[in-house]
Amino acid sequence: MTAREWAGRVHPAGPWEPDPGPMPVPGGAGFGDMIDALRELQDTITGAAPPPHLVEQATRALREVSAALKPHTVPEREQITGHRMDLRGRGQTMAPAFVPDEWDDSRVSGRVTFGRHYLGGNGAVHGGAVPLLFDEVLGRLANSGRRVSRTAYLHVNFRRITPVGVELRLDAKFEREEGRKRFLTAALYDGGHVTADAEGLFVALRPGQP
Ligand SMILES: CCCCCCCC(=O)SCCNC(=O)CCNC(=O)[C@H](O)C(C)(C)COP(=O)(O)OP(=O)(O)OC[C@H]1O[C@@H](n2cnc3c(N)ncnc32)[C@H](O)[C@@H]1OP(=O)(O)O
Repeated sequence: MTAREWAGRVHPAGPWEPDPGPMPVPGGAGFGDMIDALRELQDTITGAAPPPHLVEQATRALREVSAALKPHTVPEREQITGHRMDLRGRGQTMAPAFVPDEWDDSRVSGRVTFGRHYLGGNGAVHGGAVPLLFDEVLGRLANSGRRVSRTAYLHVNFRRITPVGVELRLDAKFEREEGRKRFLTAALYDGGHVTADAEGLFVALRPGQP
């Protein structure tokens, strides 16, 4: 079974279900630990000012890990990252890991912390990373219990800085559906303040559309 087929079988009711069930898990139980270690590495490297000899040592170690993993490269449908819906962030480090607390097919509420990796400047998250998070969460909600759709537009308002290293709350809502068009909204909160909000249009794909 490919990782993509596995994701579909384990989560027939929607994409927020954390329990992988009893069937064999692609990548094994430790795959999430590897991804967490990669997140930690990204944050650590971003924040580090190491001496040159340590830079050389770290470069060698990273190249060794890449060389060990490269022979296991697979086609997209067998890829594990992005398909492990039981793991935080679907088992990939592209966006900060969103941790859903409450959800149904029309709304989701959860927590997220942008690590140092996502720093733009002066303690604020990079302006491109915030839409990435919204697209990830709204995209999953748009497809929750429904036919697959893709983002047609995503409008993001940056209301105040989104701080790095602080646990934030994200609330997302499926507002309405008009034919193939799905309209969703979301807001990101630092305590009681909205740091950014978004409105997205997701269009359900016709058969055969990539
Ligand atoms: C588990 C996974 C979680 C992560 C999810 C992440 C989601 C993503 O990021 S997807 C990747 C980013 N998005 C893309 O690559 C999409 C690229 N664009 C496309 O493929 C197409 O333009 C697509 C599918 C959005 C729409 O094309 P198509 O199916 O031909 O629709 P089309 O007939 O033009 O439009 C349908 C309706 O939507 C409207 N529409 C389409 N695009 C827009 C837009 N940008 N603004 C406003 N309206 C739009 C049209 O006006 C039309 O409205 P109506 O029915 O009222 O006339």
